Amino acid sequence: MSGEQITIFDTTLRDGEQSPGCSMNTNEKLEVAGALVELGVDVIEAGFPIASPGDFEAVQLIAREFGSRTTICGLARCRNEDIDRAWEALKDAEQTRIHVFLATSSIHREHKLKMDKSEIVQQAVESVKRAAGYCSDVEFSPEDAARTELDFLCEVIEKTIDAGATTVNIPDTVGYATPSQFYNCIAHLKKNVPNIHKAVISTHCHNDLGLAVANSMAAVEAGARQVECTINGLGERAGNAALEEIVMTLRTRSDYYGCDTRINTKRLFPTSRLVSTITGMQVQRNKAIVGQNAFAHEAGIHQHGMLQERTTYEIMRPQDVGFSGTNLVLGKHSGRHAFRDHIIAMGYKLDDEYFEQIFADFIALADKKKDVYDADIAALVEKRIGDTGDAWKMISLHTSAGTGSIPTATIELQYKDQEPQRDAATGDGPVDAVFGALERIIGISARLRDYQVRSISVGKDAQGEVTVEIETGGRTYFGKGFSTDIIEASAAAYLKALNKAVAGAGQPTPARPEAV
Ligand SMILES: CC(=O)SCCNC(=O)CCNC(=O)[C@H](O)C(C)(C)COP(=O)(O)OP(=O)(O)OC[C@H]1O[C@@H](n2cnc3c(N)ncnc32)[C@H](O)[C@@H]1OP(=O)(O)O
Ligand SMILES: CC(C)C(=O)C(=O)O
Ligand SMILES: [Mg+2]
Repeated sequence: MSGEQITIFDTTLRDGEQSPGCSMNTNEKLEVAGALVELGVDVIEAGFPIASPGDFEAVQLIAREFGSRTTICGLARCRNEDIDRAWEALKDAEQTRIHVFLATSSIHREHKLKMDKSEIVQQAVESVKRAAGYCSDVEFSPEDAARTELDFLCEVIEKTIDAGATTVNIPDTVGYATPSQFYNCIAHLKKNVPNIHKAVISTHCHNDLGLAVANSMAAVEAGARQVECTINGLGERAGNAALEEIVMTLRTRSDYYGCDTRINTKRLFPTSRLVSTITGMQVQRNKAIVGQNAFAHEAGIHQHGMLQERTTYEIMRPQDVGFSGTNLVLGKHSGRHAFRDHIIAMGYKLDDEYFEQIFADFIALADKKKDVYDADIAALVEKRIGDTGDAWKMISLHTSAGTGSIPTATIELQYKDQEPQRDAATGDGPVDAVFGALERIIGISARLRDYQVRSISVGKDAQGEVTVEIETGGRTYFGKGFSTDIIEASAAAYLKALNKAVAGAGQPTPARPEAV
């Protein structure tokens, strides 16, 4: 770790749980608390004990189980019963913090609390004193601080520090602040609150304008030494500052901030997954640090750069946040460098001519299909390699089928370098019609002994693999075809088998009991 230590105060179990649809039961909270301890957070805000018996129980169990390894905190309004209840839940832990809060902005004073400034100061001071009577670690938050008059904020902070607050948390409760404004607010407190050195300055930023992390980082620059945050940025409305983003910004840019945290960053991704699974809140694919695309590269120019030197397009090592590695995604934006690298890793050695053909097949497939899997690439390679020496090549295929119409297939094939030949056939269905048309052009009549279709990867757009077994002239021939279109795959498989028949490369047909 380099530079000054920033305290990471995790409020996933309190503010995060306030997020609509994210309630957790006691067992789930214990599981998340265990993951947060492994992650190395300094303070876990485990809940708001007065809120419900379930909240009380969860804070108590977390305090008992994890209170010797990290500080467990409980939230309380500036009311005696809240503070007493918070302490009751926390008291079995070795490391405890009571977090009391009271709104200070004029909007909240006038409309919500209906209290004047002096009443706010008096209630805040009395509550901090009561909490300090229980434990030495007391945090005070002037709720909606970012919209509070700076002079009044200074007064409240000074008096609550005198009353025993050891951390003063400056919440941007409604995500209204901007980074430079928030920087100035923290800098103003540092300069104008005479006893500010007796407490740690903290931030608690909400993300209503998407600025929670930026505002938190501006506060750190101005001197804040605790950041309140949540896994995946969960929290009221648009959420809180995302823990993983704060931690990795401090780690990656320690050159700039001169600070770091105690977080075991390799636990970030697993913890994010756990919280997402438990709460049911999906992490968006392009979410910084823990999103599925955070270390994925598809563009050919980027992949080429990455293959030369990872740092061309990555500022963090994926392994450092718990991913297994960089993901060079093969898709329609990929270039030859990445594709060649990938097929070599899959164990294929191709000469330049094959490579160019298979790369063209790959781009055509990627245009049709969202995700291209290794099984798809293997199918492309095998198809091209298997196609060499085939006398008959498919030029075009058209089918029509449906209720109330006769299934018809029109096919154009080319034999070696000769003029393409076209013919059509009808059948019981489009596949049967295709097989009939192929036989008419090639001039071979065969019996279909087996026909199988399977999907070679996942998703509705997966490629299908068709395998056929045909018999002609007392010999058996196999053919395989691949395509996102089952009719095309069937045509390719049947053509492959007929080509083998043309070349006489079959096996004697084994005896097989026929259906009666
Ligand atoms: C910015 C934040 O995240 S604050 C934390 C928000 N979290 C929650 O609200 C947790 C879930 N809340 C609850 O379970 C309930 O709201 C409770 C148990 C806390 C309170 O429930 P109720 O007693 O029914 O009150 P209700 O929620 O309707 O109203 C809040 C009351 O607290 C008062 N209040 C609000 N904040 C504070 C405060 N910091 N200190 C003292 N009183 C406060 C309000 O003025 C109001 O008082 P009133 O009942 O005398 O009018
Ligand atoms: C309780 C306080 C810190 C809070 O959650 C907020 O102001 O957003
Ligand atoms: Mg909050």
